[in-house]
Amino acid sequence: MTDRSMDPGAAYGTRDPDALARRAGTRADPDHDQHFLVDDRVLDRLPTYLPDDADASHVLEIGGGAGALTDRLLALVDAEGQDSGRLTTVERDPEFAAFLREEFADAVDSGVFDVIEGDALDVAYPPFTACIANLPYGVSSEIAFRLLPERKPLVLTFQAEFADRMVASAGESEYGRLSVSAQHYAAVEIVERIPKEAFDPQPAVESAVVRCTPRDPDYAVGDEAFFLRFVKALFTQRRKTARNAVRNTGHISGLDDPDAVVEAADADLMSRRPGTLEPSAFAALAELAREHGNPTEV
Ligand SMILES: C[S@@+](CC[C@H](N)C(=O)[O-])C[C@H]1O[C@@H](n2cnc3c(N)ncnc32)[C@H](O)[C@@H]1O
Repeated sequence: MTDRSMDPGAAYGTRDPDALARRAGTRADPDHDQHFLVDDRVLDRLPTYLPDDADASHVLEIGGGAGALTDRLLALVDAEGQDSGRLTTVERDPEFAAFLREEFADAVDSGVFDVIEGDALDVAYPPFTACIANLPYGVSSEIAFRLLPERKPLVLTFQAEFADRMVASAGESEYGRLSVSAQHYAAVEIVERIPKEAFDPQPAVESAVVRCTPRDPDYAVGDEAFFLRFVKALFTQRRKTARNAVRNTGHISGLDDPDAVVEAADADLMSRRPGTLEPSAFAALAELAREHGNPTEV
């Protein structure tokens, strides 16, 4: 495992990340999800948010852009005197992809760094051990739900409002499908809030850094795809009781016989609203639904 106690940026410290961002950043286009982090303190902190026991031997970055975070991640995986790790950056913009290969040519030549040019929603990811990224917000949800099932440590920036929904607990107003689905795969926490001023060009909204530490849920789920579909279905009726939500959403969850599920379930549980049900309660209900509701593929 790579030693991460070193100063971020030390191994590649001859490069000034602000200067990098300025050099390539003149072409940054917010319409293409290009908001570069320019606050050194935030950039320095991002790699340190990996859980202490994380394996950083092959880090994945999504959206390298002008390379300010890439620089720090190379320092993380290629710590001087340590076993060398690897960094793979996915970048959709061909000009920035070429810029990254050129700027970090030594690391490319020594096999430490490679750039996958393409859409992070489509390309195959390498077998990464951790992912750290300042995500393109237009597709951050889709990317997060490509990454989370890999059950690897993740340190990702999101729009603050999205991050709040990821970490929300049952009963909170932000709690919903996103919270249950994300927390199914990982312990999810906001480790830092980032003001707009830390970016150039500035995004319209505040941001937050979310750490996802993989874990097995403390409940059993026999069919993960059905569980996630069932949660999605019930939250389409979040103002109804669970009883009515189950009855009304069989076409979404794929239940042929939702009434049988309602019959079999605990009456107190069914009188609660979906927004008050903990992930374990959703899981228990989903298992009951599989047993009694005759689920089919949708
Ligand atoms: C928010 S910027 C982050 C740039 C840099 N990592 C930083 O922190 O300053 C997002 C980057 O993702 C790239 N990008 C946007 N959509 C993408 C996609 N679908 N797949 C891969 N990269 C994408 C953009 O070109 C941009 O470089």
